[in-house]
Amino acid sequence: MRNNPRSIIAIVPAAGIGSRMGADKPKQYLMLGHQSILAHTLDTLLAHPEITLVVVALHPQDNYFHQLPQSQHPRLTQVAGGGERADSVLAALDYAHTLNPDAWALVHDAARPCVTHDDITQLINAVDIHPQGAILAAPVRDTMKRSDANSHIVHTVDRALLWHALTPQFFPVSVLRQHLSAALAAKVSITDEASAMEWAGVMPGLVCGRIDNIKVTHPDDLQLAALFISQQ
Ligand SMILES: Nc1ccn([C@@H]2O[C@H](COP(=O)(O)OP(=O)(O)OP(=O)(O)O)[C@@H](O)[C@H]2O)c(=O)n1
Ligand SMILES: C[C@](O)(CO)[C@H](O)COP(=O)(O)O
Repeated sequence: MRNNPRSIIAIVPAAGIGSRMGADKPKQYLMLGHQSILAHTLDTLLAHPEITLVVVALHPQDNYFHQLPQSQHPRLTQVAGGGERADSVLAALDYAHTLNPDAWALVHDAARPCVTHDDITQLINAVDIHPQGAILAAPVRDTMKRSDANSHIVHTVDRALLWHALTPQFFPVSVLRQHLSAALAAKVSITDEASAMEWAGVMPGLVCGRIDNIKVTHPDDLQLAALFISQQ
């Protein structure tokens, strides 16, 4: 039987500055075809039938978001993000918790505009077999090497059990909020939501997602993301 979450709140960390992109504005506001990266991401989440609300975490000095048509959407709320991605996610979780502590959080990077509804649905449905939560991920395809500090190969790592962590990542709001805030208080490095759950002893599920759900990180990624979006 489907363990159907009562309410699903999408949380979108969008408070980064895009230092690796090196553009004249934060990368989430760069154009991909007719609209910005963030606008694509928000449209996909807002149009998903199981997502009730989208909470977007913005840089406190953000001067771009109010220009997006999506900023006026009745099912979208903004909160101030923090210094690291995890701080931004926690700020949005705090807000979501005041609305509905029993909701589930679907945390998705603003910078992954190519995510599809099929992948989101697949992740939500995975709660049936992963009741503590799960993430989209992609199995490593290439031969993997471990190096020393001088870029010499030390050995070949078995790729069979290695995955790339993607987003969305799907967890109960109250549990994720508790583990994320405890991990941050303990000064643990948290690069995704699953890291906080793992730190607390939970073993989240891995759901095989599409490899075109890329994170736009470097300038080259823009063309690739534009191509993927044009093909969807
Ligand atoms: N303090 C931060 C840092 C990042 N993010 C968001 O987290 C996602 C993934 O982060 P990343 O790709 O690293 O984005 P940036 O931090 O903007 O990029 P860079 O690390 O190159 O500066 C992005 O949607 C970004 O906006 C955030 O909400 N708050
Ligand atoms: C959450 C994440 O997108 C998973 O791949 C990623 O960890 C966040 O960004 P970063 O490039 O690792 O800083």
